[in-house]
Amino acid sequence: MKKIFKNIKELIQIRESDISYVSGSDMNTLPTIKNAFLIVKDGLITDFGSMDECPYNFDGEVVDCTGKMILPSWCDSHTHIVYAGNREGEFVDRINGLSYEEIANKGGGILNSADKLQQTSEEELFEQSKHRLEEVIKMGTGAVEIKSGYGLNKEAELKMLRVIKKLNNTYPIPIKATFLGAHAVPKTHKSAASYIDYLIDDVLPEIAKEGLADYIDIFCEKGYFDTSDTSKLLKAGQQYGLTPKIHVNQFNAIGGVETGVKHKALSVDHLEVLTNTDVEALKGSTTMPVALPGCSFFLSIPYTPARTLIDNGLPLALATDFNPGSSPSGNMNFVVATACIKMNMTPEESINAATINGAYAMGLNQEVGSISKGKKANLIITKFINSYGYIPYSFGSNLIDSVYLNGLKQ
Ligand SMILES: N=CN[C@@H](CCC(=O)O)C(=O)O
Ligand SMILES: [Zn+2]
Repeated sequence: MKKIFKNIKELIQIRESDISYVSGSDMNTLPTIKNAFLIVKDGLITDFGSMDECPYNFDGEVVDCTGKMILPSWCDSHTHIVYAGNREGEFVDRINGLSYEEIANKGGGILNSADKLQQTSEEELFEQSKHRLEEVIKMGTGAVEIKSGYGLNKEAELKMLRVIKKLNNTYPIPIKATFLGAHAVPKTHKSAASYIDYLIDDVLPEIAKEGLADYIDIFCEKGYFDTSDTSKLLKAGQQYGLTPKIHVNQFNAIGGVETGVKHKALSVDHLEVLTNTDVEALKGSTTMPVALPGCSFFLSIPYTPARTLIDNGLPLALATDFNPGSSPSGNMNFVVATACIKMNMTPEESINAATINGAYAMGLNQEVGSISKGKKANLIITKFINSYGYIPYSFGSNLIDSVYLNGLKQ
């Protein structure tokens, strides 16, 4: 399969293939070529450049992009797309004044989703989840991480991870799987410590045997798991080859960022609350901070202080956190816009955070996240727009003309 995209108004996020992520002031640069061409062969980007250098005789399909821009698909490095049912009831409880914490304390929240998921068959869970995956692909997501964590027992956690594996085998989008058994302490266990032991002794070995996960996650937060639970679980996961990617600092800073960095976490996610110690711990590390503005928007909690992170020379990735409780949306376009509107990120910073840095945060930076030779042709073609800044500016509008995965129109 050979294809050429011609007369591209602006080809956005062109990079050398070996750039893993961008940080600090470099995040404010978004390399582009105006009036460009792009060649795809067998699903991969093989060449691109200015129309002045466009091959005259091309033996393959020609896609005319006059007036339209092309950028790499969004890389959503933090989702919980596999879940059963919904939590609109709790949404109304919050409208009526209850907080996320109060709802969780009265048996709602993650435990509510776990009850529903335990009663749902693997086939039904796949059916419900695939519609969400299809929806986010249409909205321009071209690589995604999906977590377990609504099972909270061996059988149900394995069910979730098998559904993630089946989605990966069924759809042309790269999917990374994360084991988040330590999402909350289920009613079946008296303490966080005993549940962590159960996960390590009974669940992890089975996940490793079936090769169901790439990453290990934990909700390191007051009322959920502390830093010693976190250290113990991450260490055990690493022995099975699972790299940590963890939930930290959503409501309280309890030392989870330092713990994550100590265990060489690929990413630390949420960070709505951030201390100087956290910022210092991240400096010089290989850990990507990840902000989830959809969650801040939906729960009316603070936004991750992006300026503090970036102005301290750190990188930042953006993800949706698509889940039934704190962010029931997988729309990366909204995330990119909200990062600009509420977190004072520039369009360049926001697009870098949602593409190349998101790819790094799920270990896919060699495959996706930029327009680079040898990477997958996972692309967004925009409608007619004047500038890429129009994407976050025009929040809520659908500016996507078409999406391509592996060079094929979806
Ligand atoms: N904070 C922990 N986990 C999810 C929310 C889970 C839920 O409420 O169902 C999150 O990332 O926001
Ligand atoms: Zn999450």
